[in-house]
Amino acid sequence: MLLQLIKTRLRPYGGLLAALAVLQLINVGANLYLPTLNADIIDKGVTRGDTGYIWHTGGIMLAISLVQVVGSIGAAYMGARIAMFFGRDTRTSVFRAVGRFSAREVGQFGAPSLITRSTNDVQQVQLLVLMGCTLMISAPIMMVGGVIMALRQDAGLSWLVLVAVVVLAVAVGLIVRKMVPGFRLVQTRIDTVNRVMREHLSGVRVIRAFTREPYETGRFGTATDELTDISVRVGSLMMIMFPLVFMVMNLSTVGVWWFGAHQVAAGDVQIGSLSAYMTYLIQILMSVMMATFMFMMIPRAAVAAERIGEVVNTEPSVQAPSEPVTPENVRGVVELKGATMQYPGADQPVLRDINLYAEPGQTVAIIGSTGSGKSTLLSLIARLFDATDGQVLVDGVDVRQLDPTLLWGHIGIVPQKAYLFSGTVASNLRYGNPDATDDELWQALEVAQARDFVERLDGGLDAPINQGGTNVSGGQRQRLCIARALVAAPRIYLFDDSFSALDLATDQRLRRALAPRVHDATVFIVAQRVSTIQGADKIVVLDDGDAVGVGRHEELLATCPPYREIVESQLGGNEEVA
Ligand SMILES: Nc1ncnc2c1ncn2[C@@H]1O[C@H](COP(=O)(O)OP(=O)(O)OP(=O)(O)O)[C@@H](O)[C@H]1O
Repeated sequence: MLLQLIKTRLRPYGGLLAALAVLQLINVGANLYLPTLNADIIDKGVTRGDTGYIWHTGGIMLAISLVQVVGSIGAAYMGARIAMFFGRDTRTSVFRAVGRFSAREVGQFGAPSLITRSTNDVQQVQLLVLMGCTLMISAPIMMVGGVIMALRQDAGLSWLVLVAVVVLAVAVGLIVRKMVPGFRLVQTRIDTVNRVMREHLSGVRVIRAFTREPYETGRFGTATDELTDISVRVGSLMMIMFPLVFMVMNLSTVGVWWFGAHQVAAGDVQIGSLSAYMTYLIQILMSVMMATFMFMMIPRAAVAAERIGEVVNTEPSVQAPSEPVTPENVRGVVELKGATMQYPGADQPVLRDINLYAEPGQTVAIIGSTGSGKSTLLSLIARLFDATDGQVLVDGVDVRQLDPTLLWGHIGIVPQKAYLFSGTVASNLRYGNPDATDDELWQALEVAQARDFVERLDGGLDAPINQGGTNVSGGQRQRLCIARALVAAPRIYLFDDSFSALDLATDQRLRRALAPRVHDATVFIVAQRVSTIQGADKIVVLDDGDAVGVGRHEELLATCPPYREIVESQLGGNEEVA
C-alpha cells in the first residue's frame, strides 16, 4: 500500500525526481572521491615532502567540496518540494474521497479518525518521502561506492566491513519487526484522543451543566495515558537503534586501527590508504545508519498509508450511475414505491414498505414519534442513503439512475441539526446559489422571519458567522438555514423538523410567508407539532417505521387512531388551533 501510494502520488513529479537524482549523484560522487584525494595528499605529498602536489590536490579537493555543497543544497531543496507536493496531493485526495462519502461511510470511519487520517497519517508518509528523497538515492550509492572505494584502498580488511554491515542489518531488521504493531496502535490511539477531545469541545456546555468535568478529564487522561504508553514503548525500541549503530561503528573503527596498524608496521599498507579506508568505513556505516532512519519510519508510514488507502479506496455506498439519466427539466414529482430502509448492522428496517406520491404544489407532512423514521424518509428522497428495498423516484426516474449532483441541485434540505459554515450571513445564504443578489437574500430572510434579527446584527448580511453557527441562537440558526434553502430555489424542499426551535407565533408567520414562495415546488415537512402540519395536502403518520396513515388532517382524525392520539395529546382535542 505504502509503495503504491508513493508511486501514484509521485508520478507527476518525474522531472523533479530526475533532477533530484542528478544532484544526489553529484553530492555522493564528490563525497566518495574526497577521501581518496586526501590519501593521495598524505602518501604522495606529505610523506614525500612534495608541496606542489599538496597545493594542486588540495585545490582540486576545494573545488570538489564546492560542487558537493551545491549538489547537497540543491538536493535538499528538491526533496523538500517533492515531499510538500506529495503531502498536498495526498491530503486533497483524502478530502475528495471523504466528500464523495455518504453518511454511512462517514459514520463507519468516524469524523475524528477521518481528520487524523487526512492530517497526521498524511504527515507520516510525507516525512518518509522527505527522508526518501534525501537518503533513498544517496544511501545506497554511498554504501556501494564506499565499499568499492574501500576495497581499492585495502582489500585485506574488507571482512570487517562485511561483518559490521551484516550485524547492523540483522539487528535493525529485528527491531523494526517489533515496532510495526506498535505504530498501528499509536495511530488508533491518536484517533481516540481526537474523538474524546472533539466530544469534549462540542459538549462543553452539557459537561458543565451536569458537572461531569472530572469524569471527562478522567476519560481524556486515560486516552492520553494509553497513547503515551504505546508511544514510549515504540520510542524505546527506536532508541535502541542509535546506540547499536554507534557501537558497531566504534568497534569497527577500533578493528580497523588494530588490524591496520599491524599492516602499516609490516609495510603492506600506507598510512594515507589506511586513513582513507577508515573514512570509507565510516561513510558506509553512516549510510547504513541513514538507511536505519528510513527503516524506522517505514513501519509507521506503512500503517498510515494503509489507513489513507482505506479512505481513498472505499467505494461510497451511494454511487453515481455509470450512465446517468439527465432530464432537461426537473419538475419535482416524488414517489416512493415500497421503500424499505435498514441501516447496516441493524436488526430490522427503520422504514417498511412506504408508498407515497407528491407533486409540485403539494405539501406532504410527516409526523410520528421519536425514532419512527421521519428523517430517514427524507434522507431517502435526497439519496443520502439508498433504500434497501423498493424504489424512490423523482419525475418517474429511480434516484439511483439520476446524476446525484443533478438531484441534489434540485433539492433544498433544511436539516434537523441546523448547520452554518464559518463566513458571513451572506456567504451562508449563497451556499446553494452563489449568484443570488442581496435583494434575493433579504427576500428569503423575510420569508424565513429572519430579516429583523439580521438587520440588527452588526454588519447585516456581512455579519460574521462562526463555524457551525455557534454565535447565533438555535432558532436564528434554523431560520438562516431555511433562508439558505429558499435562496437556492429548488424544486423539492425537505424541512426536517425545521420549525421546532420557533415559538408558535413565529412558526405560524413563517408558514404563511412560505406558502406563496414554495407554491410550485414539492414540499416535505417533518414536524412534531400538529399545528405546523395540519394544513398539509397529505400527512404521513409513521409508527415505528410503518406508514399507519396517509391523508388530510380531517380524514386522519376520523380514520387513524395513532394520529388522533397525537392530536389529542397536543391540542387537547381542539384540532382547529393555528
Ligand atoms: N445512521 C444511522 N445508523 C443506524 N441507525 C440509525 C441511523 N440514523 C438513524 N438510525 C435509527 O433509525 C431510526 C429512525 O431514525 P430517524 O432519525 O429517521 O427518526 P426520526 O423519526 O426522524 O426521529 P426524531 O423525531 O427523533 O428526529 C432510529 O431508531 C435511529 O436509531
